[in-house]
This record gives sequence, C-alpha cells and structure tokens, in this order.
Amino acid sequence: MSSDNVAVRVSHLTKSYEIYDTPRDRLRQFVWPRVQRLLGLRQRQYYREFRVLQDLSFEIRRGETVAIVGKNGSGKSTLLQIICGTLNPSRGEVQLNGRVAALLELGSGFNPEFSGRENVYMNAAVLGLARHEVDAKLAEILAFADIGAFIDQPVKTYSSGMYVRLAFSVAIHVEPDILVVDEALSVGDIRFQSKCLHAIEAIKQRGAAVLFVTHSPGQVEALCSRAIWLHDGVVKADEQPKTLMRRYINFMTHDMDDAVPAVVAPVACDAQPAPSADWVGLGASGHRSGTLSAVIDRIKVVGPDGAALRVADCETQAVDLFLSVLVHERVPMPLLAVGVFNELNEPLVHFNSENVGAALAALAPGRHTVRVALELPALRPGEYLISVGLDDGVSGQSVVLCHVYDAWPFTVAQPPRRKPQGGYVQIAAGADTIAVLSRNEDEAVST
Ligand SMILES: Nc1ncnc2c1ncn2[C@@H]1O[C@H](COP(=O)(O)OP(=O)(O)OP(=O)(O)O)[C@@H](O)[C@H]1O
Repeated sequence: MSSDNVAVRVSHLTKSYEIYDTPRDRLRQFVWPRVQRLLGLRQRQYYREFRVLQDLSFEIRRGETVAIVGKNGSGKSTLLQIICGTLNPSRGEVQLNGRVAALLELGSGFNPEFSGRENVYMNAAVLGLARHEVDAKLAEILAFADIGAFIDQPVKTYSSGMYVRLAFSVAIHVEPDILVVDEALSVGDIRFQSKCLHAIEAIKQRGAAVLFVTHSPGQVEALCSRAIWLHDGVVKADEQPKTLMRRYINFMTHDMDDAVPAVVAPVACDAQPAPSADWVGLGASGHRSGTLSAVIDRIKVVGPDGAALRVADCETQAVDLFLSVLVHERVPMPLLAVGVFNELNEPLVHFNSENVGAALAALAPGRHTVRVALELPALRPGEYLISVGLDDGVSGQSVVLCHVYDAWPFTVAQPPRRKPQGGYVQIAAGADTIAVLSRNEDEAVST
C-alpha cells in the first residue's frame, strides 16, 4: 500500500448476487447460455442481479475506530466479510496492512467439535501466533473470557454468549493491527460488553484500526472517531459520529435525514403529583442485568391524560416516565439511560442523563422515584419497547447497576399524518436536572 498509515483500503467494491425466481430458471441459466453461445444466438439471462454493495471506496487509517451503521439488510455484514476475506467481491478490491482479527457471525472461526482450549490454539495459529506465544498469553485469554471449566468442553456445547466471550478474547490478545467486529458484542451480557468496549479502547490506543458494526448510538459516540452509514449498499455518509448518528436516528425515525435534529434538551424532572396509573413491576418479566445494588423494579409511563401509555399516538406526544428505584447501596453518581427501540431492536431514541447534560443527585439507600419527561417522536405504526438503565459513573468508568431492556412495551397504531419539523427527541422543558422526587412508601404494583 502506498501509505503506511492506511490500515484498510476499499476500492470500488461491488458485491452482487444472482436471484432466480424459480429453480427452473437456475437450471435454464446453467444450460441455455452455453447452447445459445454455441449456436451464435444472443444469450438470455434467467436471473436478476441483486447488488448488495455498489462501488464502495474508502480508507481506514491506523488508530481510527470506525463504526458501520445502517438499517437491516444495508450490506454491513457483507462488507465486513469481504474485508476479512471470508467472502469474495464481485468487483473491486480490499487491501489490508497488518494482522486482521475478526469476530464475525456466530459459528465462524471455531471448530465446534474441539474444546475451547484447542480452538484458542488453532485460532491463534491461523492469526499468525506460534504455540509458545499462545502459551504465554493463555492465562490472560482465559481470564478475559471467564467461561470457567467450559474451556475444556467442545465448543458446540457453548451458549452464544460463551462463544463470543472466547472468540473476542482470542481476537484482542493476538494483538491485531486491524480488529473487525460484526455486532457480536450484542450477544454478551452488559458487563462483558463493557469489558469489550474497554478492550477496544486499549487496542485503539495501541494504534490499531477498529471497524465494527453496532446499532448502539452510545457505543458509536463513545468509541468511534468516525462513522460510515451504509444505505442500500452505498455509503450514504462518512463523517464525525455525533452528526452522523443524529442524521441516522432521524432517518430511522422519520425517513428524513436532511434536517439535523435539535440538540437534546436536559431531562426534566419536577415535583409533579404521582400519576394515577398503577406501577408495573419489573420482576421476572423484565430482562434485568447489572450488579443490582440499586434496582429499577417498577415503571409507569403515562400519557397526557395521566393513563398508562399502551397505545401511543403516531404524532409527537409528551409522556412522563416514572421509575421506582430500590437502592441497596448508596449510588454516588447515578447515570440514568432511556432508550426506545423498534421491533428490529433498532434504537430510535437513546440518551442518558450525562450526555444530555443533566446531573442526577446521589441516591441514598431506600426507595426513590425519578420522573423523566420526554417527547416521543412521531413513530411509524408498530410495536416498540422502552428500555431503562441506571449506572454509577463515580469511578470514571460507569458500572452498570440495573438495565432493563424490555421495561415498557407500547404500540403505535395509526399512520402519521404529517412529518415532524426535525428533532428526534425533545425532552420537556422544566428543571434542568433529574432529581430524586421523593422517598415514597410502597404503592400498588400490577404485574
Ligand atoms: N447469499 C446471498 N444471496 C442473496 N442475497 C444475499 C445473500 N447474502 C446476503 N444477501 C442480501 O444482502 C443484503 C445485505 O445483507 P447483510 O447481511 O450484509 O446486511 P446487514 O446490513 O448486515 O443486515 P443486518 O443489520 O440485518 O445484519 C440483504 O438484503 C441480504 O438479503
């Protein structure tokens, strides 16, 4: 490669597939063009060409961490597979400068019949490490993967989370010059994800290039120096992560990307009277993770009428999200996160109290209620989930205390009548901090 600083160069990359309407067309394509060529006739085509990637060109430099975002089916995995050499392009080329470690879809990379330990040696050997080098790193690899005695079991007995733990651990310990990660991190639990993100940060500091697919705006903004938005196989944007993610989320929400949304206003919280709707318990029904030293165990989301929001308007509407938090150990620097996800688990609204500039007071042991006022954007008809999370940011590296992914499902029933005038989320004006409203006694909880 001409420039030593370039780790990955993608030039005029195109990938297309032949799509046959029927098996008979496939057979026809196999036979007839040869016959037609022999007879000197015009050759007919019995398939449609489906272009997954169209003439992509870009470079990634050493030390860059680049997120690839895009809606489902936009070509992200195809691009990463071609970069890693597990899929051939139809046209164009990829040049790589250095050792590539990749974490692609589950099932690739490890032999399911061999034990985890055997796979570590085989995988590291493929990536260019000698046996004695693996011996020297083995303890670190096993400690990071943290899968205990399963390391000597065949990989086919692993859960998807265990698989990713081991594969990621090998990938980062071979000291790659280029690390490629395709959404695999979303399989691990939240604690492991956070460990991986710190490891990626360390790899980036070492000067390696990191390329990863994620649907998490938080990860893109926190980790990446650049983001590439793939849309229908072409690069729709290649720019600074914050601006790109605003455009991307706006597009995913409203099918608009021309208007840059308004800056998210501080989360509001004030001394509102308790809403009449009943609390909903987040016990077994919620997918809860974290240290649980403080637990978000009840939620109510109420519309303007004070009733539980189960069917939202398609129009922008103000809602209040009340969280009841049972704190077991003091939380010195609470960070509250809220996300709204669609059926494909794509985030449409995502913010935390820190990145909207709102400070939350320390939480003492006991029960607390927190109110977050937000304006839901106009959403397409469908099913949605609100997720909530509480972290402690006191150590500088936030500790996940309690994340609940499926805290509040709701439906949008009617098609939108008009598009909103920009802004993917506006949080109701009010006090500029999230505050602890009250220490309240137990109330009725519906489950
Ligand atoms: N072997 C194949 N034959 C035909 N089409 C394919 C093949 N493999 C992938 N595709 C199509 O290529 C397109 C891009 O797929 P790809 O998996 O790269 O998208 P993606 O952006 O990673 O999606 P997701 O976010 O859902 O993982 C999809 O429309 C998919 O159906």
